Amino acid sequence: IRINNKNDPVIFFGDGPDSNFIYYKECAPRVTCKRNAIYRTADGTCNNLRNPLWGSSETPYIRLSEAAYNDGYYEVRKQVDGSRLPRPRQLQLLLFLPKSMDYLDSNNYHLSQFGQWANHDISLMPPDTSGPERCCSIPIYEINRNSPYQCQLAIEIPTNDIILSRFEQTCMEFKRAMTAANNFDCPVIPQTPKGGGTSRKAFDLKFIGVKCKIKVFYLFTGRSRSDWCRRQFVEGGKMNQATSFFDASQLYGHKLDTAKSIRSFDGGKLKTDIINGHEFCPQKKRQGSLLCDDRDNVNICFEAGDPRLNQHFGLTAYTTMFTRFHNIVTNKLQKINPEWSDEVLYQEARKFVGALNQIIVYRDYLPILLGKSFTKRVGLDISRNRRTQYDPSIMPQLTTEFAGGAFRVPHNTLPSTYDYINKNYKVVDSVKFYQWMSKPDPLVMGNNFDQIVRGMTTSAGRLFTPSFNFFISNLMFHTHVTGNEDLLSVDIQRGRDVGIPPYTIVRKLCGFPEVNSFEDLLNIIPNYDVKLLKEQYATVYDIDLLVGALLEPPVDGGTVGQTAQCILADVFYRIRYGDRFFFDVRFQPGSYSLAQLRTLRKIDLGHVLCATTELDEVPMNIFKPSKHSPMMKCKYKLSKLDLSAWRK
Ligand code: HEM
Ligand SMILES: [Ca+2]
Repeated sequence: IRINNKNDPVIFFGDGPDSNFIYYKECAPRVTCKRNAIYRTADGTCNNLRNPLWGSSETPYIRLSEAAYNDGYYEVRKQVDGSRLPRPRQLQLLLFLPKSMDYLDSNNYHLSQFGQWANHDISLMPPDTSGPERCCSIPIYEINRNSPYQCQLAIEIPTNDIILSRFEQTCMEFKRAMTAANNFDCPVIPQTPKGGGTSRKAFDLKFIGVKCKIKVFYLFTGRSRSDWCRRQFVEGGKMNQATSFFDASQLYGHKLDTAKSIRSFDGGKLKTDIINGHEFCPQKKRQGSLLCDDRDNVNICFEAGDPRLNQHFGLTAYTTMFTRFHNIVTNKLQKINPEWSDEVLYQEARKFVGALNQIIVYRDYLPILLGKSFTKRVGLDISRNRRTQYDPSIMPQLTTEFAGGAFRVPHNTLPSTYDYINKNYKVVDSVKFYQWMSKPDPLVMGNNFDQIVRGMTTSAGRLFTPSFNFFISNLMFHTHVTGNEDLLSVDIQRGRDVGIPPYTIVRKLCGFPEVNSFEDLLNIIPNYDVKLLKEQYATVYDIDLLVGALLEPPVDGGTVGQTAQCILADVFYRIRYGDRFFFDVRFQPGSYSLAQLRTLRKIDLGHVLCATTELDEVPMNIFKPSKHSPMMKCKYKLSKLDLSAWRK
């Protein structure tokens, strides 16, 4: 793997992008493209005209480095000395939970909420639900290699767990991630007969064996046959169900059938339900929804492009606001161009909302996440003078290191409580958000919606620390039948599930000085944490990526450490420069005019809040709480939302 830039690793060229070769060659659906289409397809196909599936939904995450598995392709890795890795919950209890105090950040709640919103646009790594409904119905000490494979990584809770032992909980739900083999009938990686068992190896050997006899495969890749064949074992990807472009597919759907199911087919609008006089996403039927139907007392459950929208009300509020915003844009466009059909209005508004999301990500969000000067240096900023140059050779897919590891670092900024703040800026109520997970009921009552959004806007968020908040660390999904979960334990376990290489390997890949002993870590991570790491891991080479990345101090002007910065920058680069429809790319069918770009660049998240809620002012710098930014009147902001540049 070659790194593009001497000091700032940004994009990795080399082996990573052509992994999953078999998937694209053998298993992926065939698509034909309209070369001069002016709008994106719903599922992201045909963005790259040479490789129409690149970046589309239901294609595998790529890897920057070989997967780290004990058997090379599936079993969780062991430590260098052959022992089991430390239990995720134990790492949480010893290294992170003692630091789970909340400190006030100089950013507001929108920084983290927009982060999750943006993540849901590009990444959906679903669990494999084809096995038992609840893995913890099997006693944790009886789970072994013969148990259903989906459940083999259920998380053990130590009996001396100071929090969860109070609930007499010894097991935390965890299902292995969906794979191409098991869920998409593609033998890229081992296939298991339903119900588990150990025959996966035999199947895989047969498949790979046949392929490896065909000369053209290894000649084509330019590697030695044995090397190529070995890599095919380990690189079978986990499926990304989202389109990896920033195209607002969390709002519109990652596939055409979802997209159609939430359109009203009238004036380009998305379907909505009016509840208590306000416009919300359409209500979903209870049965079959991803998150709402596991409890009894849920009255409200919405539907939108991405199935996770009901996870907690901050996210539901975002989906609601962008749905309302889409419909506002269609209204404006219809006034300007009364002759436009439903289809044109829908597509133009969708394109507009997608472009706006890209602008918010690259202009406003990334500088805070990765540091302002860094984003500029590596070409991730938005500049009036320099348009994005599309490069069809860049693979616009997320990496496993990103989705299974580095982009989970911002989970450390999730707030514990939400304030309801009224028009007079009085806190009228405050709730712990875990109490309302998968239950967006409070959003629709009285003035709650506006009060919650006002609270997210004016209050300070949670400061970056090497810990997740107490509630998400112990009581996530508290009210669900599945029992309490700990997001950090799940995240650490997920890294192992998807075969993320250890922290030291990823650091090396990023071009940082090699770490070969715990002493070498002392330059990077505080002494007391290094001491704890040494007590938990057999060698320095065993540390999980997320554990190391969380313990690193934030980079200059950013809110993640340097290893996360490196992995994140690579992906944000890929899905921008590898996106033919990126909003400011020139000379493509449907590229925006200069006047349209000028309008778009005047808009930020604040306009969306102003247009879709009853807030009458928002911070000038939308990611800052009112204490750190002057406020600006919505009346003024909305006057800038003038779409006359769209007049045909
Ligand atoms: C209150 C807010 C949030 C909650 C409750 C939450 C919860 C979760 C949960 C339960 C998962 C699935 C874990 C697994 O089974 O592997 C997940 C995945 C993930 N989260 Fe969050 N999260 C939140 C905010 C964020 C934010 C702010 C970011 C990043 C800026 C983020 C990034 C991710 C990523 C990258 C994944 C994995 C890949 C995927 O499926 O997209 N999340 N989160
Ligand atoms: Ca997308």
